[in-house]
This record gives sequence, C-alpha cells and structure tokens, in this order.
Amino acid sequence: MAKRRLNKQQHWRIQKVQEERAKRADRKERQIDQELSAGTLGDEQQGLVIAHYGQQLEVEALEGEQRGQLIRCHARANLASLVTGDTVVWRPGAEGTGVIVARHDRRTELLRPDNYGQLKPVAANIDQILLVIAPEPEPHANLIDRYLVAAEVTGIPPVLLLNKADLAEAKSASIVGLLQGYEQLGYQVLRTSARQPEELVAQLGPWLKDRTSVFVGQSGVGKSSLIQQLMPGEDIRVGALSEGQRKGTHTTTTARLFHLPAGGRLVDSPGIREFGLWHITEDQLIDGFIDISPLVGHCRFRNCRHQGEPGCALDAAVKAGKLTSKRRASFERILSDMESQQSRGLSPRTD
Ligand SMILES: Nc1nc2c(ncn2[C@@H]2O[C@H](COP(=O)(O)OP(=O)(O)OP(=O)(O)O)[C@@H](O)[C@H]2O)c(=O)[nH]1
Ligand SMILES: [Zn+2]
Repeated sequence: MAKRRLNKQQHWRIQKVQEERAKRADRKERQIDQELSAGTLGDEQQGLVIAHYGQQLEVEALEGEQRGQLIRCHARANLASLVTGDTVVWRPGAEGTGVIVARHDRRTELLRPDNYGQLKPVAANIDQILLVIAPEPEPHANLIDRYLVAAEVTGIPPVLLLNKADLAEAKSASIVGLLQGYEQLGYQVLRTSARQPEELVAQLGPWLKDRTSVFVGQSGVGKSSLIQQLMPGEDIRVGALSEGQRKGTHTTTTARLFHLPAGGRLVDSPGIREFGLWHITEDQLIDGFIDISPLVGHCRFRNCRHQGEPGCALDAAVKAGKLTSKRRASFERILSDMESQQSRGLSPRTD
C-alpha cells in the first residue's frame, strides 16, 4: 500500500511540475501576446543570438539605438529552437528586454546528440572549423580524418591548425609529412604557437576576420591557450550573465559567441570543442573523404565494400599513387568501426 501511495505521490509531483512549467510558458506567451496587441513593443530589428540560457536568450542588437548592446529576450513559442549564432528579428519590450519574433534561415548548423541521442543544432552560421592539432599530444591515428569527415558532413570548411609550432617536434619528419599530405589534398594548413601571441594574431588574423569560427580538437592541443591569446581579458569559461541568473542552467554546455578584438567572431563551448562524427551514414563517410568520393563510382561492383573486392577503384588509386595507403586505411578503419558499432547499436566514436 505504502509503495503505491508513494508512486501516486511521485506521479502527482511530476504532473505538478509539468503543469507549472506549462503555466509559466503560457503566461509568458500571453504576456507577449498582450504586448504585441497593445502595441507596447518597439519596431522589428535585426539581432544575433549570443547565447541561450534555459528560457532566455541573449541577443545582440545589430541596428538602431541599441546597436551592440545585449538584450535579454524571450522567443515566441511558435519559433523552432534557437541557438548561438542564429540571426533573428526581435522587438524591444519593457525594461530593456525583447521578444524574438522570427529567425532567419541558417547558412550552416553544428549538430550534437542530446541526452536522448537525438541530433540537435548547437550553433548556427559557423563559417569555418579550425581543427587544432599539435606535435604533443601526438595526433591519434586517423583522428584528423575523423574531424575532417565531420566537418565535410556539416558543409563547413575546415582549416588545419598546427599549434605548438615553437616545439622542436613540430619540425619532425612525421609531423611535416603528415601536414604535407593534407596540403596536397587541398586543405589549408596553418602553423601557430600560443606561446608567441604577437605572431599568432598576425597569422590567424586574416583567417578569423569577417567570419565566424570554432576551434575543435583533441584535449591538450592548446585550444584554450589559443582562445585566451585571441581574447585577452575575456573569461572564456563563463559568459556575461551573473551567477544568480545562471543558476540552474547548464553553463558548461552553453555555446557563446565572442567578438574578437582583431575582428571576426568565435563560438565556443566545451560541447563544440568535442565536435565529432555523430550518426553519420556510409555515404556521408565517403563524401567526407574528398580523395575517395570521386573514386567509388568506378569500382567493378556497384555494391563494392572497398575492402579488398576485385576491381575496387580504391586499390587501383593506391597503386597509381592517387590515394595514400594511410588515408585508405583510415577510411577502412572508420568504416569498420561504424559497422561494428551499428551492429551493437552504439554511436560512432568521436575521438
Ligand atoms: N609549447 C607550447 N605549449 C602550449 C602551446 N599552446 C598550449 N600549450 C600548452 O599545452 C597544454 C594544454 O593547453 P590547453 O590550452 O589547455 O589545451 P586544450 O586544447 O584547451 O585542452 P582541453 O581544455 O583539455 O581541451 C598547456 O600546458 C599549455 O600551456 C604552444 O603553442 N606551445
Ligand atoms: Zn571499391
């Protein structure tokens, strides 16, 4: 009996919480409706979503008197989810707040699985992915390829950034050879050192200017160090909201957009830095290998698995020196990982 009562009580409590939440959302929506019909809201303006905290969004005014200011906004309930980097239309409301009434189409989306394994956008309108590697920690086997495939899948151009170029190991034959291989594929490779801030800004400046970038890469390669050098004085771990306002929200996963003093925008969050291969299909994997995708149509068998079948165009390309055996092996490794994980119902690795 006692157990049943407890269950009922639990059930009641959950229902209560849900009702409260719905009521609050309703109230907010009614308030917005009232403001809209009473004509107390200001004119429509363009804005940029800087961060999304629970029900509230921080929006930078892109025009008018408030241009450059951060406005705390609510979004109309009929708007699909908004993320950092979204450009929106908003209307000024009471006490320096605002209401988002529309969202512009996204040029690009960075996706990530949520707690239920569902892919969700975490940032919008990113123009380039800066894939940071370093001589130390040495890049895991095929890690770079995994990141490149993930970038190709999003359609956001990746740039390879060798950090810690000040270390002697940066000039080792293996690192030089590795990077040459990617340059030959057509990827841009930059060499930087977070220990040499002046050169860093001069080197990266032209790449960051007029664009929105994200830094991704394995732990320890120097992403935080680079970002800190690019934004001196900015606390990159926490946003502009005060402790009290942030209470109860997942700050560690909240992406935030920063304006770089030397020009350009940067979106950063721990979740974005871990960007990886989420739920990609075999076709996407092939598309993501820009040296392999033009080949696959030339295999003898239409359903070639590219795993040693006779007449496989990948083998022919390796023999002809058009595809490196390293990239080929990397492709096979990712493919077989995907197959074994899919057969066990797991998601692909991200490191
Ligand atoms: N020599 C040298 N060391 C660097 C450079 N950049 C970063 N480091 C060092 O490398 C270590 C890791 O740097 P972080 O900036 O924390 O690396 P991260 O990629 O942000 O790592 P996570 O936060 O784990 O993702 C630190 O000890 C840095 O001081 C560099 O350009 N040269
Ligand atoms: Zn084949």
